[in-house]
Amino acid sequence: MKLVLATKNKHKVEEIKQILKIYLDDELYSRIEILSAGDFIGVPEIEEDGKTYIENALKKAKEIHKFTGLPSIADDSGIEVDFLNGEPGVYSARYAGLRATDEENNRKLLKKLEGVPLEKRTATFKCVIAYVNKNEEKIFEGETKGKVIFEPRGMGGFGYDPLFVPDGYELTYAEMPEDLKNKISHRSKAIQKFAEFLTLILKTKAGLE
Ligand SMILES: O=c1nc[nH]c2c1ncn2[C@H]1C[C@H](O)[C@@H](COP(=O)(O)OP(=O)(O)OP(=O)(O)O)O1
Ligand SMILES: [Mg+2]
Repeated sequence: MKLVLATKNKHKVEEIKQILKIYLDDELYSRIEILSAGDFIGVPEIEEDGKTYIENALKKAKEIHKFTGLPSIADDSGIEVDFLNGEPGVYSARYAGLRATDEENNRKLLKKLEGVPLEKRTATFKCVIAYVNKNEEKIFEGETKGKVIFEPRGMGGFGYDPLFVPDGYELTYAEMPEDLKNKISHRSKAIQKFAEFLTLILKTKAGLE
């Protein structure tokens, strides 16, 4: 079975592959060929104009499924900061502007939280995975709670990783070994549910064409 990851984000591609390896048994994992949108020439630009992660994830998965004809999954995710009433949320990728870098987004978030003490810096990372194949559409969700610290720490990961310390840990997502982030992250929880669904499909049908 081929599966296309409908994302332009190479970090997500790596994480999703690693996480699928955790939750699928070896035999099933070896039966799927994981492709990403970047493996295809002429993939359409997709405007993420939805108001929710679900709308955006479904839009990305549907367009890539339409383009490739293959079962596709998309990830739409973001960080919601309680003190900022859920900002940046679905707008996380373009918080500091349409083509903002991770550093610019992190700087803007820190600025908005200037002077706010640690106990009020609670936040939730959310991830929605949408699966689309033919007439089938499925949504899987995951979230991880934690806090936004005062200065970036760590070199790993991407996005807001250097600012986020998940509850129960001292390290930021960016300081953790990859396999630890991939066990506890919002993305891990959503992909775990997708992996359970995929296991069912792969066990009931011999595979998807
Ligand atoms: O584990 C994570 N660690 C750190 N930051 C993260 C994470 N997960 C999502 N984020 C942030 C990055 C970006 O600011 C936004 C996702 O935006 P989102 O549109 O879903 O992804 P994207 O534009 O990078 O790639 P694409 O839309 O092609 O899948 O949330
Ligand atoms: Mg995006």
